[in-house]
Amino acid sequence: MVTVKEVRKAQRVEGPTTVFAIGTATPPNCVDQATYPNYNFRITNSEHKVELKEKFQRMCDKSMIKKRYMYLTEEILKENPSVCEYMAPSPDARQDLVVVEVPRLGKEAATKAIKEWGHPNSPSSGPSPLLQAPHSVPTRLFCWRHGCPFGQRLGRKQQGCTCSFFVCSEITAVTFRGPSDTHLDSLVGQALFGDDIAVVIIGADPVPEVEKPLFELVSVVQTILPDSDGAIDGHLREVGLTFHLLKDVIRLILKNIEKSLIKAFKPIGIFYWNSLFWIAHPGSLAILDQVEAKLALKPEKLEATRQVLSDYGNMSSACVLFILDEVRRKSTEKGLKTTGEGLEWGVLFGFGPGLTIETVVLHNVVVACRLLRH
Ligand SMILES: CC(=O)CC(=O)SCCNC(=O)CCNC(=O)[C@H](O)C(C)(C)COP(=O)(O)OP(=O)(O)OC[C@H]1O[C@@H](n2cnc3c(N)ncnc32)[C@H](O)[C@@H]1OP(=O)(O)O
Repeated sequence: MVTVKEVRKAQRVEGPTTVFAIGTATPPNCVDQATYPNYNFRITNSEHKVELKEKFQRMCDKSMIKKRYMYLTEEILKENPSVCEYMAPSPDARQDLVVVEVPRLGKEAATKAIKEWGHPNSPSSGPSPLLQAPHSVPTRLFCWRHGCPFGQRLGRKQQGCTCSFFVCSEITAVTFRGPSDTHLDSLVGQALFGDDIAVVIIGADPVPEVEKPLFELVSVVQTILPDSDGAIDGHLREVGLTFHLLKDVIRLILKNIEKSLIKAFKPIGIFYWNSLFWIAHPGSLAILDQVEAKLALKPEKLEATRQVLSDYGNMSSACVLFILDEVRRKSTEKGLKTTGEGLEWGVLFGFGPGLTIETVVLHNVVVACRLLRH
């Protein structure tokens, strides 16, 4: 007869949760941020709202975003006028769009991740058995409407799993709407968000000669910020997901960021934030600039974050995973000794509805070890 202790032990993995592979995908339709206000007000029949359009132009210009990817093309929007209204019942139209695009993008991102994973279930040529027979996946956990912090939640320790597919899917077909003078924070959202999917394969105790560790996820700290009710809110209604964003978001993050970092890094004795590599959810340019100043970060620390924000916009939960991908790619390109800019420790940081700040402590894998394993 086995003991409870033995059963519990068998349910747990030995090593730290480890990222083995990352795959990303965006819709083909790319939007130029500089001309987006013209396009947005034309397609939503709002060109008569001249002052509002000028305000929206200022928001877009100051966002530092150059381009974003959006599934909603002009053709799709013309076919779905209810989505272009400010507040028209539109759940069926929005859902019909999402169910087409999310699985398509998901498959594209998963295919890339599975190929990199190198597991026997992932032949480098031809579709993976995992994609052909998704019913063979033993357990699925569907998490919905987490907002931006979901990307950081990959750090939560999996129990009894040898491997997990972590999929972050964001599509603005649920939030897109025409402008309103009385809902300016909705307009901020229209200026920032982009569509994307990121798939991360995580596990523990890598199979020697097969699985290639990229980053180890050492610990996760979540801080629920005091007095932050309603600072970032999403409400799912007949009119789609409505978005609420107070100007106070930046102040709340700045007030609490260092506390969150100390909570996360005290156990390993790190208090100098420039000694880490940074994977920071951008939120927006204004947030990045002020976080950088508050923590006296060197400009290169948020370089990858700024690059991803500029090239894709705020992709909500998938943002940090795109940045993780960018950092490991650049580190390899530059021939650095670890996947995290040559450094040993890193931080994956983000925030979202709650208001919560999520801080994941990352540990690097030495590139040489990665290569040796292959
Ligand atoms: C979804 C998740 O879970 C997590 C998330 O990422 S949530 C998103 C987090 N991002 C934010 O909170 C955005 C923070 N704001 C910003 O980045 C910037 O304010 C911005 C890019 C929108 C504009 O840039 P800026 O440097 O602040 O320029 P600024 O001139 O002050 O603002 C431009 C206009 O936007 C308005 N504005 C800015 N933030 C606003 C807000 N939250 N609500 C309403 N209006 C806002 C300003 O009042 C200003 O209007 P006028 O030009 O008419 O005066």
